[in-house]
Amino acid sequence: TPVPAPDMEGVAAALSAAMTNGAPGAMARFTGPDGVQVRTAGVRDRVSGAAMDTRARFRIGSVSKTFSSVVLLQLVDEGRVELDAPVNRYLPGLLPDDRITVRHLLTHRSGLADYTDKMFAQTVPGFEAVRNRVFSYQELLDLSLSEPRTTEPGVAYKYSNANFVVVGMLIEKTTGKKVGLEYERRIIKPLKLRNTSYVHPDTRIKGLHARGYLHPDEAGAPLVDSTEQTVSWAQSAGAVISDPADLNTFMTALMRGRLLSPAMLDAMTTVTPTDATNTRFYGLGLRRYNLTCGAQVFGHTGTVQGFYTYAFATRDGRRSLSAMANTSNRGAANTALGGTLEAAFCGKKPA
Ligand SMILES: C[C@@H](NC(=O)[C@@H](C)NC(=O)CCCC[C@H](NC(=O)C[NH3+])C(=O)[O-])C(=O)O
Repeated sequence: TPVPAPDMEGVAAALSAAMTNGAPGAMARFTGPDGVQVRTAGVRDRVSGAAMDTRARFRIGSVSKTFSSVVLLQLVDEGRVELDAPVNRYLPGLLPDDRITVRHLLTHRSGLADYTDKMFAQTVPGFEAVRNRVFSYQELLDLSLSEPRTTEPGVAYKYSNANFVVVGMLIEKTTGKKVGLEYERRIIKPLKLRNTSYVHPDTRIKGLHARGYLHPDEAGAPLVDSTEQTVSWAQSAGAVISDPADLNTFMTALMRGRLLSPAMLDAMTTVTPTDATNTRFYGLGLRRYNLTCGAQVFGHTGTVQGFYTYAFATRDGRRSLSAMANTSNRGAANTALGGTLEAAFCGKKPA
């Protein structure tokens, strides 16, 4: 079936809008039946003035949650974890409610509070307080458990990083291996993602990379270079480093069934609405966006200090888009960057 060609001028306009709204630079990489198309804007380094470069690595934030979800769902496929079992069956006594299941974690319906709301209530002080800290999973979970639950288990979607911290704990308990090794064995090596890594708690982005710039809360205050940090406050919820090509490869391989059984991929892409607009949905560690042209794209977004990311693909894996702007704490830049999805997957608007 013919699909619309990507509107790369529209993609370029979205990158430019991200810059107008405070990003030093932005980039997008589309793969489709007619091959690969890239667009870049601005700089990856404000000091050197080096231009944004689609070969540059960056922090993908919560797109990491899809990596963690794939590993856990492979363990479900292997019969080592049951989706509807209580988390406490695998981690006895960990959670204060036996009704919280593995599936509740992957669908953000556990009710576990998101500790980052308080942690980053003041953006730059919060970031400076943790950028060189190393947390244990238990410390992060304790921060969540020190706050009230946000919903009865299973009742409502309430996004929380704590869910994917517990996913990391489940992966390490079940496999006896660190999360980073499981990403390597199950995703990075098989898909040859040469620019994807999990280096926690190292603070560097090695090789050619973009620097990230954090907007302070105070209007007019200078940008903060937030490139080096442990991301220990997120770990299996947000600490993966990648680049546009690897994210295209990952999302298309996932949609083409190279990582999970057909039944598990169907479970992963079975979604429920996350807002009243009925255009945003969540499955198992995976978002679905319904675009205005009727296209439905699956993937994840990411927000980590200095980097906004979108990484999405069509359900058949024939088309994918990854986009990044090297700023954060500036919602208008994130929304502008999101405009790359409509342009790439819906093509030129009819005149
Ligand atoms: C939303 C996004 N989630 C993620 O990527 C996770 C890893 N990031 C967060 O929870 C945001 C942490 C604060 C960012 C900071 N904001 C503040 O400090 C606000 N005071 C910033 O913008 O850099 C997703 O799932 O798409």
